[in-house]
Amino acid sequence: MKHIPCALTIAGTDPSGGAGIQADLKTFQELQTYGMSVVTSVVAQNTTGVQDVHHLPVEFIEQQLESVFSDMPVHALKTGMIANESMMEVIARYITKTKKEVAYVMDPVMVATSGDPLIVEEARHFLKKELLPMTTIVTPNLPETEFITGRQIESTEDMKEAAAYIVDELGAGAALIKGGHLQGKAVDFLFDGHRIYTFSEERINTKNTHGTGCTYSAAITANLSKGLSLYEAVLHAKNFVTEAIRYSFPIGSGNGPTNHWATRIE
Ligand SMILES: Nc1ncnc2c1ncn2[C@@H]1O[C@H](COP(=O)(O)OP(=O)(O)OP(=O)(O)O)[C@@H](O)[C@H]1O
Ligand SMILES: Cc1ncc(COP(=O)(O)O)c(N)n1
Repeated sequence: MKHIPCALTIAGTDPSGGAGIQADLKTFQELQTYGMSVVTSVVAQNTTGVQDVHHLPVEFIEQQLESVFSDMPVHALKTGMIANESMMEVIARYITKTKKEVAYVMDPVMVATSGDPLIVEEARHFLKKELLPMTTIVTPNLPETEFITGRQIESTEDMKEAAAYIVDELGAGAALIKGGHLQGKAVDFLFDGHRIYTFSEERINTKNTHGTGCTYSAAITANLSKGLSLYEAVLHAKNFVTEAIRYSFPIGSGNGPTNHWATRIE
């Protein structure tokens, strides 16, 4: 049988379809990857923000992980919103079992575009100490980079230094620092332990960026599940997310969602 790339997302949900598990599965499908999902929290949210959150019991998250890993091939996985430490502990156990043979992409989700917090304060430390060293690549935006490094990030030089620090000092496999929150070009820096790569695109003038971080990390995961190198996986994912922002939907009254080929009107 032909090799079918299989990708798993472990994250929270977005019933309005722009971020979280929903964005991840749409992205996996767009990139011809078989998508699977383990839900951590059910989030009542839309383009305007987060209205409510229901965290699933840790035992039930564990049961979902067991259902997937006991029966399905997983070629790459990503984590998004993991609200608390006990959820992180059980997820860490399953990732450890993969013995670094499965690419692990961490989107260190902390706060939604709307400003609503998505994980409890103490869990951020667990994420940094325990989960970060297990990653193939971590994809923080600027506020997340500031928390992870404890440094202020105000320039592209700061971003490059942060990427090196996250790999060399904190033990991540690679770090992709996203510059969506800077002014000027939309520039991201990847450090893979050897060298810095720059991914730069024109900034698109839109407020519809709900779910861009989720879409980007899901695209990297899909590309890694297909066996692409880290550099190629990020390069193609950057292109994918840029186009998804270019054709983003002006729907909802807040920050609208990104858009993909299947729903694009030229
Ligand atoms: N207006 C824009 N035009 C083009 N690219 C953008 C724009 N905004 C963000 N990007 C790019 O989108 C990707 C996501 O970056 P960003 O820093 O916004 O992540 P994030 O904050 O995790 O996303 P989110 O908005 O989902 O929270 C990066 O490649 C970034 O450079
Ligand atoms: C379940 C979930 N995960 C992640 C995000 C972050 O996405 P964004 O920052 O684009 O709102 C979100 N809003 N919801």
